[in-house]
Amino acid sequence: MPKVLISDKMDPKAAQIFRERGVEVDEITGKTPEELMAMIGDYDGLAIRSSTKVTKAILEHATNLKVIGRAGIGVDNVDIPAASAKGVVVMNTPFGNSITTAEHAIALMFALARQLPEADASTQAGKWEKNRFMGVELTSKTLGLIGAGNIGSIVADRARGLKMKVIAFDPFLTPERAIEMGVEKVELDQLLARADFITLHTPLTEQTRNILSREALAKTKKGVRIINCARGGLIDEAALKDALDSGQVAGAALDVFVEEPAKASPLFGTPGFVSTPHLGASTSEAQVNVAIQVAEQMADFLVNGGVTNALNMPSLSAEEAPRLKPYMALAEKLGSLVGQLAHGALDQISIETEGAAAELNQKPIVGAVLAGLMRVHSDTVNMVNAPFLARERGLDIREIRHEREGVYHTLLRVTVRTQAGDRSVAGTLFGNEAPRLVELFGIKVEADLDGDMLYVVNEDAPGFIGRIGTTLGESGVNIGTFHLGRRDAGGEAVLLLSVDEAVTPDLIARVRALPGVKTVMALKF
Ligand SMILES: NC(=O)c1ccc[n+]([C@@H]2O[C@H](COP(=O)([O-])OP(=O)(O)OC[C@H]3O[C@@H](n4cnc5c(N)ncnc54)[C@H](O)[C@@H]3O)[C@@H](O)[C@H]2O)c1
Ligand SMILES: O=C(O)CC[C@@H](O)C(=O)O
Repeated sequence: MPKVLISDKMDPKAAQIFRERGVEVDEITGKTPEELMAMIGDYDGLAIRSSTKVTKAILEHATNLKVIGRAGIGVDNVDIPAASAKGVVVMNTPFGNSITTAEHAIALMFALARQLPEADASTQAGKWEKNRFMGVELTSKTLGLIGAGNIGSIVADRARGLKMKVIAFDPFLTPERAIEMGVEKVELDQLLARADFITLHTPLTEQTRNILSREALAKTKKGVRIINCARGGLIDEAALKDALDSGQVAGAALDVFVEEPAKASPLFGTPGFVSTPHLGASTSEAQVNVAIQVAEQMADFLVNGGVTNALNMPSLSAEEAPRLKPYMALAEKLGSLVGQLAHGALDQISIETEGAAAELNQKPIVGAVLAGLMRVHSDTVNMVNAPFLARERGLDIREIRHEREGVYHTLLRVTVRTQAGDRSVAGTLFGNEAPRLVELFGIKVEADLDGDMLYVVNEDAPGFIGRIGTTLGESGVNIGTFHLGRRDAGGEAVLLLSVDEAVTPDLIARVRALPGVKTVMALKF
């Protein structure tokens, strides 16, 4: 039974779903990195929110880990390249807390417009400072969105309901989508110059880090109010402090900080500054949503192999998974066969689908071929790290679809380019589910690729089959299946035998000694 560790505080629904789906679960929160390193080796899955930092060092101890599930959106607390290199799938729940976070941004916008936190503190201190707290209306003001994805678009919708004019800077926002959202797409400098309120909704990337830098803040409309419910690091905090002090920025509300937990910040106590401790996603509705979603996704992956919302491998929907499953088995076998048979460095691999196979999602098929191919050299390879490792080794990966049917109603062909030339193998599915090799290096040969096999290339001559049968019999090796193919009568023939035990070097030597044998190899599937 797969085992999952929930290492951050999560709604109890997550544990309940894991158990209902046949996954053992431990909830152990608040551990130090060293404690996590000591225990992570026991788990197949790790479910987190934002507190657990999944570093390369932790992943090095995660000897059984297959999946990390983030109950939330941002995955900047996970070292995704290190997880990918280790073959660990990283999933998030991209929509479960979007409404809640958008509402928090709107709440902070109101808090700034009407100085609600200061007014509350003053009133509760018995001061009744009615004249001190003069606010501004939101109606007719311009809201500048930096980032117009899931959360940004919900904020835009709510702001339009408040009769605000919404402008957006997002390099990936299409003009059509901007029209659909009812926002005006602008460049960053235009946004800075025009916005009365600015709200940030991008991930933290090398492009967005300090997007509100000292220079950018200097370009804002005087008296602008700024909200950040996305990620710490999008705003230069020292420059923001100076801009608040000078009055260039009339108010700033941060839910997220460069350093979290933010227990001390030069911004604290600055007039016009409002803060919350990363509460954007903290509503009971959002936490139930993300807990359910992360547990369902992780359990589906650990129990059925379904992949949803993975950041480092192609998704496989519940509908696609059963159709793709036999193709992925075929793809892995063909990748493995070509990897075992092709000698020397490979610099290119072509994965061709024909007929029914061409209509499917190609990414999982490609991932499975690469996993089969790369696993020949390392048993820690899987569909997650195979494409990564293949690219790291400079393999040029090509995908080709032929929608017309050929001789077979569905066909998958894998061709690798080696120094000795191209080597190609092809397979189909019998009865739409049984993977079957149909072509090997240009020779038609039908075979199931299963267990231990012996591959022999020999001169096609009478008596050879009898001799090899005798040799195996004398070695006490039982033949399971026997598949034969040849290029031309009397030319080169190929023999694929499945045998009941692992092929020994001694058996290989005996077969190699038979007259007419050109090549003999042990294969394993
Ligand atoms: N405070 C919280 O508790 C909380 C909760 C949920 C999400 N978040 C954070 O909110 C952010 C947005 O989440 P989302 O679900 O809307 O993500 P999303 O991926 O749907 O949207 C992000 C948008 O940013 C845009 N973008 C990327 N690079 C950009 C750039 N250089 N300049 C301008 N725009 C750029 C993208 O095109 C995209 O439209 C994420 O960082 C997420 O981690 C925070
Ligand atoms: O889990 C949380 O409380 C924060 C989540 C938020 O930062 C996210 O990116 O989804």
